[in-house]
Amino acid sequence: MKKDLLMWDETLFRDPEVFEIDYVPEQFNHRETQMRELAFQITPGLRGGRPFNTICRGLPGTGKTTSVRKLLAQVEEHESKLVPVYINCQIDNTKFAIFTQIYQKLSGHPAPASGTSFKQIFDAVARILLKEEKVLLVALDDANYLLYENEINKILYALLRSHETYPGTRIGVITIISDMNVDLSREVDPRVASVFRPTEIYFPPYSAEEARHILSERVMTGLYPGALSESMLDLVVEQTMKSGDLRVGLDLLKRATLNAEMAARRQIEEADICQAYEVSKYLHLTFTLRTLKDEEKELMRIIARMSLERDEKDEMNAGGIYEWAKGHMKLGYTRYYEIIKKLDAMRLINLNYRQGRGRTRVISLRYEPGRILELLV
Ligand SMILES: Nc1ncnc2c1ncn2[C@@H]1O[C@H](COP(=O)(O)OP(=O)(O)OP(=O)(O)O)[C@@H](O)[C@H]1O
Repeated sequence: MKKDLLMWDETLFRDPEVFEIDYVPEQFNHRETQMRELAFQITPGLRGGRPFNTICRGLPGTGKTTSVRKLLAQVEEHESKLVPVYINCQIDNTKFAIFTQIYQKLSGHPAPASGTSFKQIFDAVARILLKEEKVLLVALDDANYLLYENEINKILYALLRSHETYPGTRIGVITIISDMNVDLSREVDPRVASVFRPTEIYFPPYSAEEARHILSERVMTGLYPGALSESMLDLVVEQTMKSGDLRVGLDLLKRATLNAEMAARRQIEEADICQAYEVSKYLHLTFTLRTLKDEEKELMRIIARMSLERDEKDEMNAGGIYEWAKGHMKLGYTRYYEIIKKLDAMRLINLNYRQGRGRTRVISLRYEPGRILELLV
């Protein structure tokens, strides 16, 4: 009898949800200090005052989003004047988009589709806050994107100085930053800095022991007993620690399990994990490339092609790349340099200075150019 390709008689997954990127785990260890600090920051908001402003900072996959999401969920459950709003700044990165989200949360219905000005949305938000005596807590996840887009000052100004336009409104902000090159409190302009004055909460990378503990908890809930041996878990942890990003470990577990299932095995083997790692290690690259605008993708493509075509010992300098790029796309130097700085901040390229005759800016890729081109198709 022909076997249905999509029908598995037996699966190794007890609960596949557990390995999905948006899964919020019930068990959340090794972040107790940060959770306590976050709770302290918002306490004034629960009592009707303005929450303290906060920056959560740490490398990717160190639990910042999950901590803030858990805190916001608790605020939702707690009867208080505080209304939490979560914003993903990779998607909503303009003042208008952010206030539209806030309006939707406060009013419970979508903002008018078109023809509405920022002032009208801001008015509507302030009216609800004042009428219902609510305090707003806005969590800006991946706030570094607001900086790349030059929007951060406008947004923080509107949020944090709202009381000047609409006396009585109270808004506190939690910003989440995964770019360690960005020092947000120094990047904002003085008019914003005087009202921002954030407390920084640092999320250090997990140690191998902590990562092992977290991943083993997921394995216990997500896989059937015996699917992953202790030594194979050690291998997953070792691969995860290369980037320190827990997301890589979770993706690796999911893929390795599927590899074992495909081979109709009841236990995950070393080959399943190594094969899975060849995909999981590009997780950051895949995600980040997807967030680029067309023009930025085009420049990334040009740099990758140039890197493949050059003689290995030749370095790529920023001026040379610009000359090359000009032949392939319409791009002024100022915009070109803005994109280069963004690609560097997003850890797709390295931008370094070499002292010589004058200062030369040298560019190198953080990933193999061939893989970048494949993913950009
Ligand atoms: N202490 C923990 N316990 C259980 N799971 C965790 C823990 N820390 C992180 N995770 C898991 O790791 C993944 C990445 O975590 P999270 O998105 O919170 O990281 P992040 O620091 O916000 O990353 P980024 O800066 O890239 O957005 C999520 O799936 C999350 O559930």
